[in-house]
Amino acid sequence: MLILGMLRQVVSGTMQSRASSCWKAALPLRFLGHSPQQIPADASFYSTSASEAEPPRVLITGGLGQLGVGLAGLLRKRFGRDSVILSDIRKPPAHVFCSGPFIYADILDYKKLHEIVVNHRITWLFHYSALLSAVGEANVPLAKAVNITGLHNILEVAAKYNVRLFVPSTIGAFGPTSPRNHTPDFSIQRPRTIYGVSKVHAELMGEYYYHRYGLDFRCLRYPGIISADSQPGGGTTDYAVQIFHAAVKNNRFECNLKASTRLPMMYIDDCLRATLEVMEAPSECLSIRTYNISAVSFTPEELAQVLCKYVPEFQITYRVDPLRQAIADSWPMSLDDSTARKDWGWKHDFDLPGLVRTMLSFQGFSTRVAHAN
Ligand SMILES: NC(=O)C1=CN([C@@H]2O[C@H](COP(=O)(O)OP(=O)(O)OC[C@H]3O[C@@H](n4cnc5c(N)ncnc54)[C@H](O)[C@@H]3O)[C@@H](O)[C@H]2O)C=CC1
Ligand SMILES: CC(=O)[C@H](N)C(=O)O
Repeated sequence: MLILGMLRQVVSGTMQSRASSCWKAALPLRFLGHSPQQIPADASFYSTSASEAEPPRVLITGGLGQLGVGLAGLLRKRFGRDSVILSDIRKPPAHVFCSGPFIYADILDYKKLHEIVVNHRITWLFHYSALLSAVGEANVPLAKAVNITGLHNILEVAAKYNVRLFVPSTIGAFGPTSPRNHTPDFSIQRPRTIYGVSKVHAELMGEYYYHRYGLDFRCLRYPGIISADSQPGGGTTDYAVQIFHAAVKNNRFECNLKASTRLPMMYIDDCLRATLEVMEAPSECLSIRTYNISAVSFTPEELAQVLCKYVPEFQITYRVDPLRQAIADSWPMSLDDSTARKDWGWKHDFDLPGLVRTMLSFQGFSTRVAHAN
């Protein structure tokens, strides 16, 4: 009790004197995220976490989607191949299975999640399992189960075993009544998709567990992510990936959003680097627990114009999907990510031309890019 009391004094005093810049202190990191109210009456609720000096032991849920395999690659480079376990409820392709540890893990199986975290001594968890915006609308009961019940299981397990938890949110956590230009971190959030509603719920629940139980919860609102070697899983921004494959395959693309639909987007390398950076940021640098991050913002028409510089024969036509269009029209056109830039130095590397060049330089695209240059 005495130690807890001293910690309360030290932490509360420091919190009051903290300026907006990052605060350095000699206290063990696992105490720093706790404001006085955050230290629970029963501190033994937490098991001892691994020393901050040791590399984390990582679990990625929903790891076989568009983003998980790339994240595993990045984390394995940093922490070692065997420190990062990829998991999903699908069978991994051979090259993924051979690239490092993989296990079957259904996030709806609460007991199994405990077993995995205990048996593998997990200290960091990246919770990527979800049904995205378009597939979520097509199967609302499943989206509720995976995105809400699944999240509850993850929160309980992470809090119980003192695991640092990353949960991605999305531009889809905003809605038609949010400001659409430079949407700030704190704004009206009344999304009209089950995906968006479940992500607002995840943001709020994660922050509640942070304040109530001291869970080290970290969250970024991703824009639409563009990747060359992984396919999107059923979202509204998927066109911005599919357009590249169509361009190289047959020089034309039929877009399911209107030409003028402006949405925030980001190249996958920026997204995954941001994810690692926010997880590595000292707790005291994080003035909030859910950050907007942003890179570029464009319409299908603008993307097609840049593509045409490299693939001059490329043609885009439009056949609007009313469901996806309604979702896109309710989302921000650009995000204000100044807090992330200030708190932990977030900065994107890929602008629109850089993103297009990089996408095209993958596989079969390379000769055309060289030709255009
Ligand atoms: N890709 C993007 O543009 C964006 C993604 N995000 C978020 O990032 C995360 C990862 O996104 P993606 O890789 O694109 O998603 P994805 O849809 O490609 O992959 C999701 C994965 O979750 C798995 N999954 C479904 N039900 C499961 C269950 N019961 N147990 C375990 N796994 C289950 C699926 O098998 C799938 O491999 C998601 O939370 C998503 O909301 C946020 C904003 C943008
Ligand atoms: C922006 C997202 O969250 C995702 N790509 C989607 O379109 O659903």
